[in-house]
Amino acid sequence: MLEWVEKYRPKTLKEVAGHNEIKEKLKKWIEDHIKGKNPKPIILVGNPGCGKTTLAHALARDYGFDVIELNASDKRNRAAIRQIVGTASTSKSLTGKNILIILDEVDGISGTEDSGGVSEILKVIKEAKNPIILTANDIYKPTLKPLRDVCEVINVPNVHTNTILAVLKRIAKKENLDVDEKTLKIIAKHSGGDLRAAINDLEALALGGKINQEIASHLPDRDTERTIFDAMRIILKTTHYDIATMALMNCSEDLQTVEEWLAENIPKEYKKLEDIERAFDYLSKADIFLGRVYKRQYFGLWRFASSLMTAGVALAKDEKYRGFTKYSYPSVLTLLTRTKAKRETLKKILKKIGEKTHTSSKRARDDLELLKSIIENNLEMGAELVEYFEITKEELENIVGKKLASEVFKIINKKKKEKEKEKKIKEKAEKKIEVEQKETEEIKVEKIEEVKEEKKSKGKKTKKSEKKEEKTKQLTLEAFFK
Ligand SMILES: Nc1ncnc2c1ncn2[C@@H]1O[C@H](COP(=O)(O)OP(=O)(O)OP(=O)(O)O)[C@@H](O)[C@H]1O
Repeated sequence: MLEWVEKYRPKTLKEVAGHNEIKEKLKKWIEDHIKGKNPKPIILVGNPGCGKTTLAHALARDYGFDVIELNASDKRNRAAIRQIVGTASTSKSLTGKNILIILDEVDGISGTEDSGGVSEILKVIKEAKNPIILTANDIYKPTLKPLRDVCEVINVPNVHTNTILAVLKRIAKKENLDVDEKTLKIIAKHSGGDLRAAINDLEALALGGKINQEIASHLPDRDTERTIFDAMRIILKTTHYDIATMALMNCSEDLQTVEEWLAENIPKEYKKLEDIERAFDYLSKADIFLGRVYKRQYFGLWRFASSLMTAGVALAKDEKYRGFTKYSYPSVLTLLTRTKAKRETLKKILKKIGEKTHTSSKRARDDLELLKSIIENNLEMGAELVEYFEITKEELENIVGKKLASEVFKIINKKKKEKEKEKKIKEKAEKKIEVEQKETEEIKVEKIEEVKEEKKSKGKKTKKSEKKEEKTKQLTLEAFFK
């Protein structure tokens, strides 16, 4: 059984509500392609559920194209994209039809951990001869500029409330729902231009049986927990196996979180004790499978966990509970979120202590208790240890409170200043010695130079007199022979 968003997804451009100008642009673009003009690829940019993917599919259908749709932000898809686009550029589809390539969520590849993603998509765009439509919620991130440069950006606005209302009316009629126009208007307004959300809300409320203005006005905030509320309502309201198993299809939460949500909300929805007992029995079995999935890394068991959690819990009730139930965020998760910062800090401190003492963080816990009591009884020693473990003031505040932490850090800072002062004095003294040493060095050099000079001039003198002596000697010999 299909979800209503799929069941009522427009097949042709004519069925797509609103967006008239965009439809014309798209038609011209694909006709240019057919004529071989090779226009730039198109990026459809808009908020979730405004109809980007629907527009692309409807266009393909209207012009007899087959569609290849891939999620661009999924790294694992990248090789497949290149391969498919590679073949698609040279051949038609197996049915002999032209191919339109849809690359979904291109804005999902802008993360720093996936910096090559954009250039890979650019390569794909360059290679492909088939028309490509990219979709994105936000294309104005700087990392996506190269894509904007090579594509034509078409902004798809949110769907107008009146248009949404018209779609909801049509669906309500086809599903034989007993609902008045005012209630549908509340649902339409609440969706904030997200037609998918509006259809999901209508479907979820219909599962509850009764839809009226009072119930519609209690719809959970769309901006926050969007799909998990839908999933809860579908699982807890339906008594159909296949509807229940589809409930998590568009849900971005992991199974462990869904489990917490169900544990919190089963008693809110189910009234009979036997139903609650059975539902928790299935949930606990799902938990066992889930535990084994993570422990043994055996992902084949995942589907059992998922089915027990969805269909198991759904079929645990004898019959549907009619009426609206206000689901709430799991208290366990609220508590964990509230204490998250504190737990993170504690982890950091234990890691620091463990690194210095070469012990596990379990053992470091005992050391931390000891450190606390030292700080309470001997501030000086406590300060020394805190400095040694390199614990920051904010971290210390978490374990001994603000007052004690600030006293400890007063001591640490005072010591730091003293050390700095000592360091400066030492540096000054060292500089003085250095200068003195340099001066004596210079004097030494000067003296050596003087001595050298003296020796040189003495040497010259003796040489002169020696030469003179030799001359006189030679003269005497000459004179002698004469
Ligand atoms: N203009 C529309 N006319 C009729 N139905 C629409 C329209 N826009 C959206 N819908 C409905 O909402 C559903 C979701 O639309 P679609 O998948 O096209 O949204 P999207 O803009 O691609 O969202 P996302 O960014 O989350 O992928 C469709 O299956 C269809 O049922």
